[in-house]
Amino acid sequence: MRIRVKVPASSANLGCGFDAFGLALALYTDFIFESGTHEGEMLVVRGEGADKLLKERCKLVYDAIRVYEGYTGYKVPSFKLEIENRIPLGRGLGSSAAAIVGGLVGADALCRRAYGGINYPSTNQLVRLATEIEGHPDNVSAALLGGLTLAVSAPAAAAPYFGSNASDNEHEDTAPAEFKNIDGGPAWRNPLVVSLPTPANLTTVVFIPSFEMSTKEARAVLPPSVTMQDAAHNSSRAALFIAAFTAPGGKLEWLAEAMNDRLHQPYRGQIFPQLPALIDGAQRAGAYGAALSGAGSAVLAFTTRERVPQIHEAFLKTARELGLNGRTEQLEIALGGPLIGYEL
Ligand SMILES: Nc1ncnc2c1ncn2[C@@H]1O[C@H](COP(=O)(O)OP(=O)(O)OP(=O)(O)O)[C@@H](O)[C@H]1O
Ligand SMILES: N[C@@H](CCO)C(=O)O
Repeated sequence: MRIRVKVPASSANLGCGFDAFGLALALYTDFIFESGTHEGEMLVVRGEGADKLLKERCKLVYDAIRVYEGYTGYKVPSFKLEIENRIPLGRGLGSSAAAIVGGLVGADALCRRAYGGINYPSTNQLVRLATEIEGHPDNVSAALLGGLTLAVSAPAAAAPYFGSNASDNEHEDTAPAEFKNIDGGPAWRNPLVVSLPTPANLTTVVFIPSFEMSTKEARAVLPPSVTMQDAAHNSSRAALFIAAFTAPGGKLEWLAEAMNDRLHQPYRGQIFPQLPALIDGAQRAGAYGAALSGAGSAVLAFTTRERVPQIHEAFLKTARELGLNGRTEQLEIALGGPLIGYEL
């Protein structure tokens, strides 16, 4: 029995929504779990970053499986893992979130097959576990729920949004300490995740530079505090962003202003100086708005399908002028979370 778990890529922040907004994108990494005992190689990786991932033995996926076991008390049956990796690493397209979600959802599917019954984590509980491992909730929320998501983090004691039932509370602190806060941030728990609507004709074009930006390094350039003016700037833009998507009929023309961020992009521009020109070029070519995707290095533009060719061209022209190597891809918004298939 083979269980194929397809996990979407994701773009976090979307400019103004640092560590809060996430968007699932229809570019999937496949995690194929083959249950039963095996001889020989137990891990096969193909595609993006295969050499690096093999060298690391895909640690993040196995870390997630151990967290699942610690949380649920189930022992995941032995398996062989094949990964068809389509999400480029370190480009701000949620490759690490996909690895975590692939591990958690794969472990869940294997245990459901092996043990049956009904006592398994809910999607909200999986979001919480994935957030514990990733350190912030934005990418994992989008990867698990699909579409456009808003994740609001808060310490557990202050956030009884989910898990008011006893069995949930029992699991309050069961993620092993070594998996907590891997990026050194505060203890973020129990994220409240809200799914937002997206219009049918909205799509994205992504410029993917040939260089990687690790999330750890892109977080290290952020200041420990920001001014009141910058905080006020971003909170009004984040509200405008929600209004752009939820106003009757949509007000996507507000996105350029809504995605204008002062909390992270100006600092990350220090390690990616071509960023403002790429955003500006896409917007001049008719994108509704554009922003650094997650912690970079990709840049994501929202557009209608009709304007896709102009946005591709604008990104590539700006990159050429700035001597930057990279490629563009149109990525549709993925309207669901992981897809699970059983192959006999
Ligand atoms: N399929 C995978 N299996 C195991 N580990 C992975 C996989 N994909 C990515 N990773 C790990 O995640 C790292 C990339 O994480 P990082 O947070 O720096 O970037 P990202 O997740 O691609 O971007 P962002 O978090 O900004 O969206 C890789 O270098 C690798 O260690
Ligand atoms: N919100 C995160 C996304 C990267 O995983 C950041 O910008 O650092």
